[in-house]
Amino acid sequence: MRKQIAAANWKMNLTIQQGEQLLNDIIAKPHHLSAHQQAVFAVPFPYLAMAQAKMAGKDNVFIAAQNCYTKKSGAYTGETSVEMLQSLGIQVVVLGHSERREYFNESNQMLADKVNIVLEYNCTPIFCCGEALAIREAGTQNEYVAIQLEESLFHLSAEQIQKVVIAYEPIWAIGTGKTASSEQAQEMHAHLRAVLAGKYGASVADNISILYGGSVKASNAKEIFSQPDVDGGLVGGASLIADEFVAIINSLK
Ligand SMILES: O=C[C@H](O)COP(=O)(O)O
Repeated sequence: MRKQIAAANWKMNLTIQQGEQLLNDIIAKPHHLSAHQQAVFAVPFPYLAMAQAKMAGKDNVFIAAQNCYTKKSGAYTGETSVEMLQSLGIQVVVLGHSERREYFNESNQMLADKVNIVLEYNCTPIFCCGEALAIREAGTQNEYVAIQLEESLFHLSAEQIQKVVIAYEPIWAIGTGKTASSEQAQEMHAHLRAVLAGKYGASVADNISILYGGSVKASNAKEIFSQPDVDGGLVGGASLIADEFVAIINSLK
């Protein structure tokens, strides 16, 4: 079975004290992760060591970075390399979130480089894709998202692509309270899997986890995650509330 993943994206929220308290609260609440399920916490860079230490030894729990740079090391003030992340024990990196694409001009080509370096260090990229409202209204979302995959991922081998987790996040549903319906999510996830199958074959595409992101919360997670091509979620706002995120973890199939 494909990995089913509940991934928290704290974005630029919380102090380290609040973040530590949130992790303590989540640990204290009953939740269960089977062998095919994972909980991931993408926390701000300054909190990675704290979060990594807090979750050390917990099965199927991973701390993730929200970004990394394309280069191995050098004179790139303010940037963070995958080697630095790895030296903290971090094995997962979120790449190409729509906020990074919009506010920091991350292009599909730059993301191809970031995917490459994350894989080079045997870490897992959670590669985000998704369309803006205008694209959805024009009805061209399928083509748009397929191009994001093609330009950032399709240079990978079949072996490499199976190490990538994809997160589909329609931008119009992020932080807006406007969730894609479970049918809309399933439709796009099935499309993404078909695009992957077209390039790599169905058995490879079947192995790739595709997460949904955009106003996932405790009250809608189970229905969204129950869709056959939805393998969990990348969660923003609701991941900052212990009860909400624990319920989301417990909604994984
Ligand atoms: O990375 C998470 C997504 O941007 C979703 O954020 P949200 O759950 O606040 O809508």
